[in-house]
Amino acid sequence: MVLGNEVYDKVFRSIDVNADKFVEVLEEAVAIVSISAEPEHRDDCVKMSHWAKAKLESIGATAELVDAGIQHLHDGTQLPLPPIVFAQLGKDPKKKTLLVYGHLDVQPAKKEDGWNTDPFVLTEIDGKLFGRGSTDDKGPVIGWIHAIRTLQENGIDLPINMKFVFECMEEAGSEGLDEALHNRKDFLQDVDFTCISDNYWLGKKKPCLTYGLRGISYFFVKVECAKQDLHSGCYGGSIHEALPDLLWVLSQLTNIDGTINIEGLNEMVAPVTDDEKEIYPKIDFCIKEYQNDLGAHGLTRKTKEEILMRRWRFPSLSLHGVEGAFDGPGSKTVIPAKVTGKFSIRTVPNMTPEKVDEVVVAHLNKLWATRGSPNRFEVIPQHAGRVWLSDPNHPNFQAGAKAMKRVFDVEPDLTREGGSIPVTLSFQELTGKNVMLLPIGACDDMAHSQNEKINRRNYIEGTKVLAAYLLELGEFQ
Ligand SMILES: C[C@H](N)C(=O)N[C@@H](Cc1c[nH]cn1)C(=O)O
Ligand SMILES: [Zn+2]
Ligand SMILES: [Zn+2]
Repeated sequence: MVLGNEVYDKVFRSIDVNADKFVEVLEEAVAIVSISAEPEHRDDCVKMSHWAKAKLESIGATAELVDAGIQHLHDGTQLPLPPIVFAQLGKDPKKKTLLVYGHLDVQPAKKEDGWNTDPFVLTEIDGKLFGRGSTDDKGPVIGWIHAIRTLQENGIDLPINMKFVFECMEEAGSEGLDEALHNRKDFLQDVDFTCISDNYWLGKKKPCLTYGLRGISYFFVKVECAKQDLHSGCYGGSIHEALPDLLWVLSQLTNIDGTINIEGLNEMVAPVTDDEKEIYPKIDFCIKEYQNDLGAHGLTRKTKEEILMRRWRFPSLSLHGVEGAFDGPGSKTVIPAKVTGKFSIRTVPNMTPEKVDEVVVAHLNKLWATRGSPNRFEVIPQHAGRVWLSDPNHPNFQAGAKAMKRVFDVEPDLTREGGSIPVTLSFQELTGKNVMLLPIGACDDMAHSQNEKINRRNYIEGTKVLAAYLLELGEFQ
């Protein structure tokens, strides 16, 4: 059924009228410290799953909390994973079914990391809503709820059935999710389209739709030199220290231009095709502005095409930190006994987690053998997420593009994303249907970083896009 413009206008007006209330709901969600990577916040993750279930029930969905199993931590402890929210709204056999996925967990954040405001108190400054999870991914998840509520409050029948999967472990590799989905194949059986709002626009003004994600393979490298930390004055010079060993290994994994120095890794990367090369020049992206916005001292490549390809379709390796090394203020004179380096590789077609683990472990062990250190050395693959590519010519993307045009009066760019959402390929494989990423946040939202925010405009106009997309999907019945 083709809906007139007046229906969309009514919905958009209603979202504007309720904007302050929508911000208050985001404030409530941000206040729940659902950091999935920190075991001490596991109860908050559970609380967040319950919170989302109640919100889904408030719009008439039937929701359940699905057990995700047990997490086995590296120190030997076991911890129940937070439950996954499965929900369903509408079961009309004449309608198509949309699956929406989002995550309720967040990255760690502390005020002393350099935040200007408390990360868990949503704070509005100059139209920016600062708070951990505001853009990644609590804002977009709540956007879906408000989009549906607005249609209901305006007496507009949802033209599709909806299913929801909201998890609380995405930022820690989506542990337990694939297994839960495999155990509940029936839940995904009748899904016709999937939409995920969990990434960001390429710029600050122009919206985009996203058809690709890099995968991720995360590693720990442990070096141990003694049974406990040592006084550097008493023992320095007499033993082989763990931290220089670790830094020596880590420093050799990449070149100055960001290419990866791991034997067998770059050979897995699919060659760039001529068709692909034609896509990049048309994309609206300015590398000068990109560099300025980041305050970066330089970029690894000179052209827009090369930089986009570095972000989207070549692998990258990032060092994240060293556990066990002294990192406080002041000058402590200690030799750390055990240090664990943490790094991840963003992967691209045709890299697979199994093959990446194999070549990384083999390369690091080979490198270590040339060091000549007597210390204990171990490489431990952690979680992995697979690469995903979709078909951007599918009607699902056409519905997304029409919705964005209605709200922003511009055709969205088609982009790939350098980040990872581990479950995306699983949804595509398990449903056999199209998956689309529909971001609402801007490129400068600083997800995972200090002062994460979502612009009030993106949050509210984004809610309109989600509502319009639901209506546009109804046209493909
Ligand atoms: C793109 C998405 N919003 C996101 O931030 N994903 C994370 C997923 C992840 C995997 N391991 C840890 N986090 C990311 O890309 O880092
Ligand atoms: Zn996310
Ligand atoms: Zn994230």
